[in-house]
Amino acid sequence: MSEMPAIEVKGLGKRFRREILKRDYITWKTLLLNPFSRKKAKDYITVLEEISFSVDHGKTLALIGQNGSGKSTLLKIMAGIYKPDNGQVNVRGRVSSLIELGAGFHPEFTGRENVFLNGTILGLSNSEIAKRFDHIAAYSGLGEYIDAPVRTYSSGMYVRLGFSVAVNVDPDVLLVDEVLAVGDEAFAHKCEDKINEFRRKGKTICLVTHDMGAVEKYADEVIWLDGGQIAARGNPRRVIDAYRQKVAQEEDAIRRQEALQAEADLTGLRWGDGDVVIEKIRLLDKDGAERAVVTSGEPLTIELEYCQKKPTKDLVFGIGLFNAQEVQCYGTNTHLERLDLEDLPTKGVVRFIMDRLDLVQGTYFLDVAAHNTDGKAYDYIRRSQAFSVRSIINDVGVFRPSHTWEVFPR
Ligand SMILES: Nc1ncnc2c1ncn2[C@@H]1O[C@H](COP(=O)(O)OP(=O)(O)OP(=O)(O)O)[C@@H](O)[C@H]1O
Repeated sequence: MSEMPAIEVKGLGKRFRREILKRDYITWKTLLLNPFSRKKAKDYITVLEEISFSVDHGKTLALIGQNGSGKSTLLKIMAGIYKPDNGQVNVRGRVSSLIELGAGFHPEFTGRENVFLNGTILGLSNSEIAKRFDHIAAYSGLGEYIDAPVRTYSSGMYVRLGFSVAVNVDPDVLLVDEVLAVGDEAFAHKCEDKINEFRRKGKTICLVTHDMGAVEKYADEVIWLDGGQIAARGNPRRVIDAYRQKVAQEEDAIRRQEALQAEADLTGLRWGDGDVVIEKIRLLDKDGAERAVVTSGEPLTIELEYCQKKPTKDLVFGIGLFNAQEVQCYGTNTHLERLDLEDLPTKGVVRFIMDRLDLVQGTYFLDVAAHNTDGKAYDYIRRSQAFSVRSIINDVGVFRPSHTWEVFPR
């Protein structure tokens, strides 16, 4: 194998016609008045800009980024499916791609015929394909369906055949787009095994995925694409952290906006005589920073700023947490917990401090209230805040008990 990198991308740019948007506005009249309107430069959207990087032989590169950031387009250019508008791409060796699996299949041909068609597209001679055919068919697990037209296949069968061809043609460079997320569990394991085998054999892999666990597991290097440009490149841990931070910030901003909207929408859901007013509600992380997206298992503080317009000795503060299905996950107040709040300052801060927020991933709403011990509301605010809980564990329910698992032989 040459000393040149397996993949070299220099100054790459790609733009697409903004087709759908434009068509919405085209009528016969506008077409007659301005027949060339569709060719204007503003009808194009730049999807990739000035992308340069290289991947050495035997290395695995992961491309990460939000939806529409250009990852798949970049992979398709590397695979030769799209042509770049600017720059150059060099991929050295036999390239096999797991992109839009089965997209190259002809629906009227049988699985067998499509294996030959696909193998030819991937650069194999007929005799080379014939030699590998039995292995490809067995690996696909399609059994006798290999001789049925692929239009009769389920989508899972399509994917299995496409995968089987792509990984059994002895590629030097494997380009993979989100296949780990497609298909059933057995198929996902097969994909993982194959990627591990390719890594062991020193193949070069470029992986597009939203699965950060897979990125950490496989990638030697990560490129984060943001709006068609390289936002960061390098060590997986560092780039993933920077990416997650940006996503969390954006989600935070959206949540805040939603909370403001919810506040405006729910003014009817605030009641009380106003003797005590809750003036500010904030969710604070372990560093005291305000958050609308919080991490499960980490500390969280709910902070209320109140003002006693009419000082009272009978004052209770309460909170309630609700999930998106309107199920109350938790509720308590200072009276239930026997706190004596008789001599409070006119203006003050109340904090409900959780050492660990053990909620499962999802969207939640916060109710807060100031009332007397008989329940008469001074200020009751329903759904005062919306916030998101993120978790690396996909457990479910409303209650996560503190726990560990143990497994041992009997
Ligand atoms: N054939 C096409 N014609 C027009 N626009 C396209 C075409 N393919 C992709 N785009 C646009 O290019 C942009 C980047 O798309 P791309 O599929 O590369 O993003 P991505 O990062 O892979 O997103 P995702 O994570 O959702 O798969 C998007 O705005 C998309 O709408």
